[in-house]
Amino acid sequence: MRSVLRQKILKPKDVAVYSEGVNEVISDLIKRIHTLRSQEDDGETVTNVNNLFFKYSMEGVATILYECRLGCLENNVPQQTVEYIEALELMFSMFKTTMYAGAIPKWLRPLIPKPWREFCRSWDGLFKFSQIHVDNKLKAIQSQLDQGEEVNGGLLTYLLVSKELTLEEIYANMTEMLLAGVDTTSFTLSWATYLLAKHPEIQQRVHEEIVNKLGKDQVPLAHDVPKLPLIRAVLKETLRLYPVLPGNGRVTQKDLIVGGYLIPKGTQLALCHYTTSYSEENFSMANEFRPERWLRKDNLDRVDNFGSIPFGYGIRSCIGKRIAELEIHLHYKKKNILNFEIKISPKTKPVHAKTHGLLTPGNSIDVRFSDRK
Ligand code: HEM
Repeated sequence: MRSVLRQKILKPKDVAVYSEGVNEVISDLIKRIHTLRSQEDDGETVTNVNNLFFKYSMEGVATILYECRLGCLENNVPQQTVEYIEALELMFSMFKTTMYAGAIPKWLRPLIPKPWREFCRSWDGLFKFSQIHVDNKLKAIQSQLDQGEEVNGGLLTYLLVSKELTLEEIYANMTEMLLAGVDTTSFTLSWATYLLAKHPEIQQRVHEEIVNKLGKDQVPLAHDVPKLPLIRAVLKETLRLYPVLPGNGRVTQKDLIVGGYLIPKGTQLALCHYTTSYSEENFSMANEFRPERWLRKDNLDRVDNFGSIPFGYGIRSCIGKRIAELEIHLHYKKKNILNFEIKISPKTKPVHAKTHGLLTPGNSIDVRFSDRK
């Protein structure tokens, strides 16, 4: 099932076709920043920037997955979308508290019914959300076909027309991708914003890279990304310091010998890439935010690529990696978020990471978006 999806979104060029849609969402993000900061006394601050990035990520991923806009970033969010966002936020928070319910043995469920009931309710809500959008697309395709029109579109259109997956499988995969694609991207954007605000000299260099490498007023597209190595390095370094999924796991499929130890087939292994990300063996000056280490200038900047694997590795690695990269890379381009000078608001206390499944900012990140001179 995964292979059908992978072949459509595995490589940067596969997702490049979504650049224009993502750029429209970025324009709305910028408008939203203008609106939010104008409501503050200093005319610059956006409080709890993660709320904003949550809506951006949700709108971005919906544009790609469902090929439609939800209106998350509008001043007056459509009522139906408000309900979706509330339902989704509730689902996400309930999912976090009930994610262990799956481990409750069947015989115990009638005795302690609440966790299992809420677990099912949260998933039902998520499925319903996806189902509405998949069904809408299906109806639109059907009406195009009825009128003898040619059907073109993105991922969902392809899945519905090609019939390589059943409708049930499409509902399930769209649900899972939406769940996996919103918080992960928004937390990463929040951390990256925090780090750039804390390191104005790096922010200035990223801005200069954009101004020097992209023509004036150019609308950035995915094929511009390779010209901007520092932006890619900022994302890698952000995910090294704050990997949204700080750990991962695998069950060995055969006997393995690692470092002289025998690990028998069927052993459950827990991998903590948060720890390897901070190991001096893998990264010199590991506690510091140094995006340039990924540009491989000299020995000091040597990196161990397996020391930081924020998207996982191998056959079950993150299927949405290229989508997340597109959403994050493009939002830094000229005429986008770095049209502002990003500064930490005095209201923001030092932000430490906390984990409840995902690695999240421990308190609100309030950011000042000043006009760049
Ligand atoms: C910065 C953003 C993101 C990060 C850091 C991230 C990280 C991860 C990680 C670590 C895994 C587990 C990989 C493994 O076990 O090897 C994963 C799986 C997954 N991710 Fe992401 N992810 C991000 C964004 C997204 C987006 C935008 C989507 C969808 C549009 C997505 C969809 C998925 C799915 C469906 C899986 C399960 C893959 C499978 O089991 O085959 N992710 N992600």
